[in-house]
Amino acid sequence: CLPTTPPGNLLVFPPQSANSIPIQFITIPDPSAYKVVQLSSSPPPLIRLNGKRYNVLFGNAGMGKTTVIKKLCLDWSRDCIPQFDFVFLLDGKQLALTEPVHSLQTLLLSQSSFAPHCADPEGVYAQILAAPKRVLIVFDGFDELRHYEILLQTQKKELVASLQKDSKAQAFTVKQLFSSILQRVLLPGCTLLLATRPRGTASQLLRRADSFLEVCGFTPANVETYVSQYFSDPELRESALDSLKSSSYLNLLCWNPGLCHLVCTALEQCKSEDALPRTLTALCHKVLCLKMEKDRGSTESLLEAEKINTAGPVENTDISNNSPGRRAQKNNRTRAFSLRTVLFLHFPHPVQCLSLPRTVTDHSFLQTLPFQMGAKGRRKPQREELELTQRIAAGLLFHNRTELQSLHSYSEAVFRDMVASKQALVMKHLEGLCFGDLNSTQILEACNYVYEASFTHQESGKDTSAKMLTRLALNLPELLTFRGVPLNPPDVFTVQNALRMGGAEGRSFCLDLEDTGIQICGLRSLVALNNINTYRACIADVVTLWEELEKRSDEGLLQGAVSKFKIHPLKATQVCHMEHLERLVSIHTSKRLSDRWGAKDTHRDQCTFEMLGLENSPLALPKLWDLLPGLHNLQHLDLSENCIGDQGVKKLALALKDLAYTTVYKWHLVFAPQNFTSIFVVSSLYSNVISDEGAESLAAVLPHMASLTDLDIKYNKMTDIGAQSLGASLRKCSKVKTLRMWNQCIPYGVFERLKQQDSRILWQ
Ligand SMILES: Nc1ncnc2c1ncn2[C@@H]1O[C@H](COP(=O)(O)OP(=O)(O)OP(=O)(O)O)[C@@H](O)[C@H]1O
Repeated sequence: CLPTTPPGNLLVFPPQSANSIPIQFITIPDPSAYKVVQLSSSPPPLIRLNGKRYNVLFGNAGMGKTTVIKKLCLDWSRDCIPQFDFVFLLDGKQLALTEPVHSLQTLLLSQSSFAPHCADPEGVYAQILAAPKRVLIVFDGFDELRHYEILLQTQKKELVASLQKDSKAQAFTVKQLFSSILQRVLLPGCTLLLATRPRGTASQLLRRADSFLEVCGFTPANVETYVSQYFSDPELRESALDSLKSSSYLNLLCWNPGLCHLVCTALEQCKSEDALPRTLTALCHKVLCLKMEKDRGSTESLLEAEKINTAGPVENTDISNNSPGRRAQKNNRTRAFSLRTVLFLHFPHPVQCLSLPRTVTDHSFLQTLPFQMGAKGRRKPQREELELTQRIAAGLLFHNRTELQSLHSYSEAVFRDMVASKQALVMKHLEGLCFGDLNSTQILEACNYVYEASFTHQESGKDTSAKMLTRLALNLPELLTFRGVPLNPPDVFTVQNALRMGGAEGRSFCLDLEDTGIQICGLRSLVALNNINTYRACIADVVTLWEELEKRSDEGLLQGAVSKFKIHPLKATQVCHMEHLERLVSIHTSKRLSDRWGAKDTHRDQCTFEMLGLENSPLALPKLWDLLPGLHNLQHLDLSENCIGDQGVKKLALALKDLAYTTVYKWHLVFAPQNFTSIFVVSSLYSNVISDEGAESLAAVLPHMASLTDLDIKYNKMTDIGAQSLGASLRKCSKVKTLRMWNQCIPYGVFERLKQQDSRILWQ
């Protein structure tokens, strides 16, 4: 039911190529954890759903989710995905059809996007019902994750019964049908692929999903290909590529394919390098003006839309005659215009900021400003459009006023005064901010907003934007953490901009870039700043960066990148972290790069390793036993809740024996109650013996661990035998200060006696 040619008019990559669109496969069900494994580069199909039944495809606006889906459909139509007989594409916008006149058959065969006329609907439908496992249903057009959540609410029993009884009855709403498919009431066993922007929360959906995919945007090479194909004229192509090279920020914006398209539109028209937009605001403004020029009739519509929006943006303004009916009418008119303007598709309200000054009080205006103060971390994530609107609002306030003339209907004097007063407010707001109270997302927002405002049209010698940047750079926290906040290439640029200014002001920083999904080139540019003292990042990326620098013989940068890297404390939360660690240990043990560890040598200082309650611990633990002897500077090892078991403890003891000559002096091993129960349940035939066996293995290795100071084996299942072995072994360990080993299976009297014999034995 889907087309055999790509519906988009410009698909950069040959559809046959397996790597045509970069996709990443997230290995854990947590979209906020961004460290990911690249999808294999094996032959098509592009997205290998690999028998997963509930797949979620993430990507911000314009990142190419729909394009990926089109590509998937194209692959399918070319028999590259033979596991499906049918692929149906359902669009979230169909939810606007609220009449109960649909059936599953009509939904799939008539409403599914691109569905051509089906000559034998009955026959096809019978085939679908007979083998739902061979059906792929793709949902697209859902702006936010949470919009799916509504569809996952429990349906009434009667509805479920009637849907199951006769799914051909044309008596259901699209919402009921969507819900039933998502809840597996209809077509149980079919494969689902749900595309969405990652905003909002949807815990139900995340719980159900068994695979997460993320469209990760264009690489620099992809951008070059796109731009080369966009400009068919060789001369224009060359000049466009040159222009991009000279304009770093514009080039980095192209990471988002949607923005890449806008950049090409702007490049097409820019006659000189000076005229190139240097911020997102300037890019959007440029494209908007080009659109307006092309479609002069729209100018009036724009002004009309702007006047409509003079009512505010609008939630926090109280405008009379703002009844729901009137508001709907306004919104429809605005949307009608917006839909004709590509810019508005991605950034729905940029022009509203021009209306802000007149109609909105200073207080309301300040509330629309980014990086609001509030309890740390408690601010809800904003909708992407709102965030972009705010960023562009900040940019427009500091934009060249003359250029903005075509976008507003105020007199020059009125407009100048309004802009000046709002600029002053923004400045005051920034000066009043307590940066220590901002969370990582807000700090990133601040960097982005200040950058947007940084090309101020200077008036009477005042350079407000330079002041803003200095103010930001002076107040950034010294330990700057972006952990868990996605850092895309343009973000990295604005952060770098602020850090560089910090350097000029004599400041230096420690960066935490873990779980940010930062690209290697971004990592390189931040690490290259000479006012970075230490940095943390995904170990695999760091090692890749080192290897890249080594290959390029970039000695200076390599030295810095190696010596500034900090791994302490080392936490493994996914199995892949063990693989990353393996790469690092191999560099370490083979003494590659050892001459670059440098004086600071932070990662050769003390190291804490934590692996707490890892779900796939049976996969990770064997790797850890192999790696432990290589962690020469290990000081604190916490392996709580990993179901190690007696066999695991034996291997651990062997690994520790190898480590014995190193400087390990604090070893913290905790088996939590859950572990305890599971070991007990699993080993009910030989229960205590297993745990005592493990304790014996530990007792045997303890005296070898000359620098061990603390051992914690609470909540284990050993009995008095295991406890006594450990107690006896403890006498040979002069350095050990505490041994915590209480658990229910050690008789109270035995434990008390052991405690009296050696005061280092503790209950808790
Ligand atoms: N791999 C690609 N090759 C060429 N163009 C692409 C590619 N990916 C995306 N684009 C272009 O980028 C623009 C945005 O892509 P698309 O509509 O697929 O994004 P999206 O993630 O679905 O956005 P939204 O969330 O706004 O619906 C389109 O013009 C599309 O043609």
